[in-house]
Amino acid sequence: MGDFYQNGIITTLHNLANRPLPDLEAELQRFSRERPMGLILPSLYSELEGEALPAILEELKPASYLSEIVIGLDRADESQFRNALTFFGRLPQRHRVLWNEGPRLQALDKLLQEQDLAPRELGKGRNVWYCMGYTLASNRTESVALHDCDILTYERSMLARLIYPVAHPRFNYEFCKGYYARVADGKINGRVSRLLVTPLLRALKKVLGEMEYLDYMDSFRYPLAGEFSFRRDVLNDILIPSDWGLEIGVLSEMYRNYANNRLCQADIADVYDHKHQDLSEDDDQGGLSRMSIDISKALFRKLATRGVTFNTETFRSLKATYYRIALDFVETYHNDAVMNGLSLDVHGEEKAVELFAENVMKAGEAFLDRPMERPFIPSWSRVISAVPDILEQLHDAVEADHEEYGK
Ligand SMILES: O=C(O)[C@H](O)COP(=O)(O)O
Repeated sequence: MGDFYQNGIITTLHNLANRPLPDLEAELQRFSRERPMGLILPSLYSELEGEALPAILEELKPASYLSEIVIGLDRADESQFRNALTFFGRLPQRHRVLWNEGPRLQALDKLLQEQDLAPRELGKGRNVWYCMGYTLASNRTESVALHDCDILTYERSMLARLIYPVAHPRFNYEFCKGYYARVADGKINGRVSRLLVTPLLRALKKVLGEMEYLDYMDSFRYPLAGEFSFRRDVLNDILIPSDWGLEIGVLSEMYRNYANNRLCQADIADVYDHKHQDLSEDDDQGGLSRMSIDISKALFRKLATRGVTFNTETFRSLKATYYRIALDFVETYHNDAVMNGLSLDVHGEEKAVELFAENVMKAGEAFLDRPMERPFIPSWSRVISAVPDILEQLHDAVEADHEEYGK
């Protein structure tokens, strides 16, 4: 059990009593009459064959308060899509699988491309964006949660705690972000969150001076958590980055579009473990290295939209400031690990910090070289104004895919 500290400018909803799940779910069931609930699962076909997703589905089966589950399926050919329909067919809730690479959704994507409205890159951001569009099109839910499909320690209570703040009819939250401690197998994980995001935010405050936006970002206990929930109207206007800046981009958008008392974070799990990626030091194209570049760029771009000007000197001093702060954090986490009888590879952590420091600079240079790069997928309201029947088309395409391949 944790503390009850309110340490940021948004509300933190803690786990103070380990409330039994049946209690929580009975309430959700009642809430669902006023606010029907949905779940979005962005997935890769390979995850259907992994360890995490089959167990997630088993856990989800009894969640009868959910009216709809929308699954975005990436990297699947026709026979894999057929398998996916059978695989997800075990869910008792109404569900739809978006076959993103299928001919119908590809044709829709092409139509949007012709008007420069389609996502420019493949990836989770694009997948989530189409699932959000389908959720709007299907119009069955009022409160929607979203989580990753690689969670190895998934329990249904995570979903209940994640969706509760936006499902309670007397709560006014538009958005809730999940948090937890990423500790597994005797190790403290969450390298990018701990060693890049928090120290970079602190360094930005030092270099640029205090800004409420930076305090806001720093209020999130796990800024990179892929678990969030929102009210339906959020889906219309949100601008989603298509790269690894997704989580940072979503938080920034919520700050821009809503008052702080409409936003919260909730403690959703005691333990959390997922698939770990390599650092990929020699290759900026993948792993945590690419992630750190995308995230840093996302932060710089957001600051630019708040009137901050950057030049090479700013990035140099930011890199140096970040580096010192991040090294202090390595010591902090090391001591925290020792006191808890956990292990922390100090050399590995410092190597990560060195790589991230280089990448802060690279991200800065990339930002200065291409300040006008459009990293966002247009909002659904813009797409609807350009192609008024797009949601019907998306809805019909998904139905037709289910009809044709689900037999
Ligand atoms: O959340 C993070 O920091 C990244 O996803 C990396 O996480 P890991 O260190 O747990 O693999």
